[in-house]
Amino acid sequence: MRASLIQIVVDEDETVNSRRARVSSLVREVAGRERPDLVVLPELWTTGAFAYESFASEAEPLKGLTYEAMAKAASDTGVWLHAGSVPEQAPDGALYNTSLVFSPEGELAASYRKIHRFGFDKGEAVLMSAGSQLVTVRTPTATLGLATCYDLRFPELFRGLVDAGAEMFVVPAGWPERRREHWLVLARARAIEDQAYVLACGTGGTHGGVPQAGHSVVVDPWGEVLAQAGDGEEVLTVDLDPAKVAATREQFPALKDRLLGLDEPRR
Ligand SMILES: O=C(O)CCC(=O)C(=O)O
Repeated sequence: MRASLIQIVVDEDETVNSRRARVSSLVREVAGRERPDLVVLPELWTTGAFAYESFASEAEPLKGLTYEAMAKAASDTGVWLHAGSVPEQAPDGALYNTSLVFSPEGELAASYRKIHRFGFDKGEAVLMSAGSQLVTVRTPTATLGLATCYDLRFPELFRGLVDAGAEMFVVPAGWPERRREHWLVLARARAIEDQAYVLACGTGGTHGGVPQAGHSVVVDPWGEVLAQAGDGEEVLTVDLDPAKVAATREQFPALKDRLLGLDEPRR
């Protein structure tokens, strides 16, 4: 299985409309050149994860402009597309940070509303509502577990995804440069403790006054970093072996020794 993560530069000197068009072209270009099975985009790449003042003005219904553009990019290229997340305006007016995953036919395979909102008493934490559902996606090669950015700090979410069958965590993000080391360590920690692949795709550039960490990263179920981006716009293409998840869990069966948070111990 081949995955391409597209780390996008999200700066405020580019409009949302032009970025949407540019990213649609990029997905096509990367799919044609790298021949991936799965393409991954970052969190809130239309607005920027820290461009709080744009959340309401650029919010879209689930099936809005970004949905349409990404569904078409997926079906035109025949890839699974994790289109990152959009500011979603729900029918009741609430805003969510919602990830969209499309099948190679351009059908919506899953959507995930970010559960842990970032900002403590401001920003996303007050502007957006929290999701409440764990989401996994079965593809022909692997079961994906969905999480977004700040979720990476909450291992119990990832354990829940493992219990739901996840073998590969896909984590779009807009992580700040200031905490880049946390990003890299937490991505590896989630891979090691859950013996799963982590595909963590962030942004470059600066928006909302917050320089972005970049450094998108792919980690294998043993915790090895398979690829890591730099600061700018970059594509990371990696060949993954989903059978390595079961093999790692078999060879080093730590997940079977879980005692807490289960209805009954595994053994
Ligand atoms: O946890 C962090 O340090 C960053 C999280 C974040 O930027 C986000 O969730 O948008």
